[in-house]
Amino acid sequence: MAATSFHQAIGTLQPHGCFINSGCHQEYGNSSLQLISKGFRVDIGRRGSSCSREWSFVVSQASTSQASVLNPVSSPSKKTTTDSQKKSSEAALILIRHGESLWNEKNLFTGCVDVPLTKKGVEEAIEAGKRISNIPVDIIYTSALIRAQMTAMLAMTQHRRKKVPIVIHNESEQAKSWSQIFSKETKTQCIPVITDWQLNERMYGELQGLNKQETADRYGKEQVHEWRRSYDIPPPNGESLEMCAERAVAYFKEYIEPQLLSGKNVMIAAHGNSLRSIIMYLDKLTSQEVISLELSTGIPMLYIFKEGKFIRRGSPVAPTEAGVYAYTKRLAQYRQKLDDMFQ
Ligand SMILES: O=C(O)[C@H](O)COP(=O)(O)O
Repeated sequence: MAATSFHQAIGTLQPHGCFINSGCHQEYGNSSLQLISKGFRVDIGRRGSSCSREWSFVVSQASTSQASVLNPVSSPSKKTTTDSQKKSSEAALILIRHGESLWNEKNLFTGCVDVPLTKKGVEEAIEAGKRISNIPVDIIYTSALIRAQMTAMLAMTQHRRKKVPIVIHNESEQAKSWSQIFSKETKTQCIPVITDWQLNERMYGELQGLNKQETADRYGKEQVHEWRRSYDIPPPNGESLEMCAERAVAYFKEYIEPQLLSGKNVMIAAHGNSLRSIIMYLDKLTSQEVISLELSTGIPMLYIFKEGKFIRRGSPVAPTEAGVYAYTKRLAQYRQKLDDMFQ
């Protein structure tokens, strides 16, 4: 499909940077998603200087391998995937660092101390939910800490599929038996939430509860930066990022990767450092590169897992040009289905 007819399909886009709730913005988003959901590929180019930028689009036939992905809305929990389906199946992985916590607000080292969100952190979690509201989620993993669990639950209040996230209780036989759901139909409308300490924030040892600025004044900025961001240097009697990775990445490989391989779409709500260790694994970062990796509170990151590889797709921001770029054919189909279901 030539670019000109694509332009005709959506009219002439406003130059970049001048979008202020421009209808064109939304129209572009939807048109691109429709094209992607029909197997086209939309590559976005920019020309010209900053605000007078023109957008160029190349619309081409996407690779046929996308055509055989499972449709996530009608059968997200399909158990029997054949090897070829597994090979071609694609799954979404969403990572979210918890919203601002009460000790983030006070600039205190938190680590494994179980501190809730601030009002701003609640708002961040809800905003994160809006940004992923069109992306399929079949199973949710959180740490054992309330700030991550609050973030996951608040985010899911914004999801358009309206499934109910249910925290799974397997801590004892009685807990398992007393939390059973006895309706098959109700179960299909639920999303299991698995909580596990292995995804907890790195344990900050003797820094937990100390003020970060006061600690830097006392031990020096460089020393505190080394404790906070280096790979293998632990804080006093605490965990280094490497030690945190030994549990968080091990857990990801053992429990979460098999879910993705079976085509399940996963969301993980965790912490600045437990997620840094997982992203280091996903992006194959070196111990030098990971030093500069910082995660903001409440900003979702999207990866596509396909044929054993993790492809970073940026932070979904609803169907803006950046958001659309994050969409694959399968995600565009899912969003189209949601539009059809909840028009
Ligand atoms: O544990 C904490 O204090 C924060 O979650 C992360 O802190 P950091 O950004 O200093 O690692």
